[in-house]
Amino acid sequence: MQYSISKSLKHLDGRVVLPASKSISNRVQIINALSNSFEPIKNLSDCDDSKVMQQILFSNTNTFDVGHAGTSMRFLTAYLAKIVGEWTLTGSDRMKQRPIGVLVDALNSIGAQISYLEKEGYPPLKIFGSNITGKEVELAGDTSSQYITALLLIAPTLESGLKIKLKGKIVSRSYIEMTLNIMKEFGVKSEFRGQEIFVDKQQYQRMPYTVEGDWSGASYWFAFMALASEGKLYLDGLRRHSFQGDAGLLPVFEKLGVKAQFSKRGMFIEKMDTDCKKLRFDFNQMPDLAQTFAVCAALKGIPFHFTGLETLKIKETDRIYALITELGKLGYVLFEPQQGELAWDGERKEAAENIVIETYHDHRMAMAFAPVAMLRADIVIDSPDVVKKSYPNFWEQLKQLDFEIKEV
Ligand SMILES: O=C(O)C1=C[C@@H](OP(=O)(O)O)[C@@H](O)[C@H](O)C1
Ligand SMILES: C=C(OP(=O)(O)O)C(=O)O
Repeated sequence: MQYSISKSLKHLDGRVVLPASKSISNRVQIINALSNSFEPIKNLSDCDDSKVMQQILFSNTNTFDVGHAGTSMRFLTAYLAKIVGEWTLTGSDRMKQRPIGVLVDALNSIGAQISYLEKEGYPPLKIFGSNITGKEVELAGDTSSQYITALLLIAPTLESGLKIKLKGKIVSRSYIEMTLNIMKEFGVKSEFRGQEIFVDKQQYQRMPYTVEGDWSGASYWFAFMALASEGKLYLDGLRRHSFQGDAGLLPVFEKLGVKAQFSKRGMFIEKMDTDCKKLRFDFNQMPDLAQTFAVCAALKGIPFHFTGLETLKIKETDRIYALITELGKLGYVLFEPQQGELAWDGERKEAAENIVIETYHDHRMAMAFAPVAMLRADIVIDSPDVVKKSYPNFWEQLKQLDFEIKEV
């Protein structure tokens, strides 16, 4: 399936109810499972990645398929390692290419029994859940913060708690802090000092929880606004004091011409002028927003140099390759100055005809390219269904804002 997206009037007004954060939803689901809590999770995300977590946690089989959900794969590996039983954990073809060896080694070093069913270092996994007795673990911090979150979530439930020593650069640190903050809300104390995190054995308190709106999903509306002629949108569900590192998008979008003002339950965003000549930004804390900003800056004609993108090659797709290829179709010549970087110095070539943006099973490719519709009437997105991974209502909400979306 493909969608063509267009909008005749280039101003943008209305209200959007943001989806719930999938990162928070999946952490809270694991915490509830670890503490045998049936307290309600309000505003739990209904995206694929959160639904699959729910299905697995409430399933009575022992073979689980997480599909494309990285957090579910990583968090469940640690969770199942300590639940007595014999488990098989697998995922989509892409999931089988996303590394998990660092987490498996860390868990096995503290007494877990996890082995590989196909390729060494990658899903699918065979997990013999048992009592984990180790109290100290060392792992590299430079591949995925999700491994660290997975260990942290089970840490207070282990016999001796856990001391985690991180080696080297720590990527996506904001997500580790999100984990520790959520654990704190559930009554668990921890300490993050330098390269070490300490969690004593403690009990998660059982309590109802309300998940906040998703800042990563909000980024696409900022991009639409940055490319609109004028307008004002109300984004419902965002919290000013958020646990999400992606809330750090505000000052960056201000450079691209979007100003924001908080209200009680969300925020207003408005178009404003910008004289930004070049956008330089380190995405280490907000890796999921690199696509939003690359497309938006290029479409606004603002050259950029992005760093901190080392993890992008092992996400839903190789996002560096995908951005260079798909923005290339629109005539923007992007390049990779070195590993972990992406740049555009303003070079243009003629755009291709009949452009179809491939999405590579990556929800963020579809959503990051949708704002192109503010400038071009001919944008077609392939496999638009991919948005279900984090934002099932995305296309519906665009229709409500007078976008014309046609199946082609
Ligand atoms: O912990 C999380 O919820 C996430 C951590 C990040 O992954 P990495 O730590 O692999 O960069 C992020 O890209 C992903 O979308 C969600
Ligand atoms: C990278 C992402 O998800 P995950 O790693 O959880 O599959 C994402 O949502 O952009």
